[in-house]
Amino acid sequence: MSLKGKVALVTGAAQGLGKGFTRILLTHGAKVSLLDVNEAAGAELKRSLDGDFGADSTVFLPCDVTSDAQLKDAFRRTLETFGRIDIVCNNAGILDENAWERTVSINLCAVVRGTYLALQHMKKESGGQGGVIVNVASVAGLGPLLSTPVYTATKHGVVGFSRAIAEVSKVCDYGVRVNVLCPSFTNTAILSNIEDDRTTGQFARLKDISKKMLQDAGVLDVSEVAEGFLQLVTDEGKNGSVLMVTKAGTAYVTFPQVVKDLVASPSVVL
Ligand SMILES: NC(=O)C1=CN([C@@H]2O[C@H](COP(=O)(O)OP(=O)(O)OC[C@H]3O[C@@H](n4cnc5c(N)ncnc54)[C@H](O)[C@@H]3O)[C@@H](O)[C@H]2O)C=CC1
Ligand SMILES: CC/C=C\C[C@H](O)[C@H](O)/C=C/C=C/C=C\C=C\C(=O)C/C=C\CCC(=O)O
Repeated sequence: MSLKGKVALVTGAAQGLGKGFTRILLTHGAKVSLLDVNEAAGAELKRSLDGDFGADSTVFLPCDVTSDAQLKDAFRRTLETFGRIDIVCNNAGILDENAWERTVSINLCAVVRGTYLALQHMKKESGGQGGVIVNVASVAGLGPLLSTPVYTATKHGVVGFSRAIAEVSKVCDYGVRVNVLCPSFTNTAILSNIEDDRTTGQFARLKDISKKMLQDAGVLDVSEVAEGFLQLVTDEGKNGSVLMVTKAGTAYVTFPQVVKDLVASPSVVL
């Protein structure tokens, strides 16, 4: 799929991985709606991107993804600005085992909210033109990260939810692909949480184990993860795919088939 003329909406776009996803989308000709709760960082990125790609290529929309009203308004303003939405990346996320309810609200509930809003605007049965959704989980969505059990739960939830919605989209012929990106440790601000007792809370005593895991796994550059993101966006054969990005490279994750493929069953009448 060519990105020229396509419009993307990226949450948590102001820094880190969201900034990397934004830049690779712009480099390949897309326009991007940047959503972030950090207004200062978002405005600064917008100024920088204006210089590199022109002011018409992006719009920055201050948005807290935990607010249904703010996220709905951001989708509306994206459509007002660019006239369409083809790509949605639900990327915003935090790691905070103390404020664990907020972690669930941002990392999982807001991904569900963003996915449903994306489908509302993109699915063919409601007059949309189809598209692709990339939800950002983590390697912690594939296996337990003992120092961050709630973060782990949210990322497992993103994987499970996204794979199920991808099946819904296939069966209901929405014309929307839904995929999951599972990066390993990547050089962004969130990594500093490993050392921070304020965010690791009752699990701070396990930080040395996390640090050992990080040393063993290595640390990715944002650009390495952004390439995996681009793969999920542009490969039109990928729906329900889970791409893991580690220092060893990228690999699509295979899962045990615990639920019979009902779609193939003639008894399923839609
Ligand atoms: N850096 C890493 O090692 C990995 C990160 N991830 C995931 O990648 C995603 C991006 O994280 P990073 O770029 O690493 O972290 P980051 O902390 O650098 O960036 C996160 C961005 O999300 C924004 N954000 C936070 N809460 C928000 C809210 N309520 N509404 C709107 N925006 C909000 C922040 O302002 C920030 O710009 C997260 O979902 C994270 O869990 C996954 C695997 C590895
Ligand atoms: C303490 C957590 C701090 C930050 C969390 C990060 O944001 C991120 O979400 C968590 C990443 C967790 C990674 C855990 C293990 C990673 C292992 C590897 O990358 C490499 C080893 C095996 C991968 C499988 C394979 O390549 O065969």
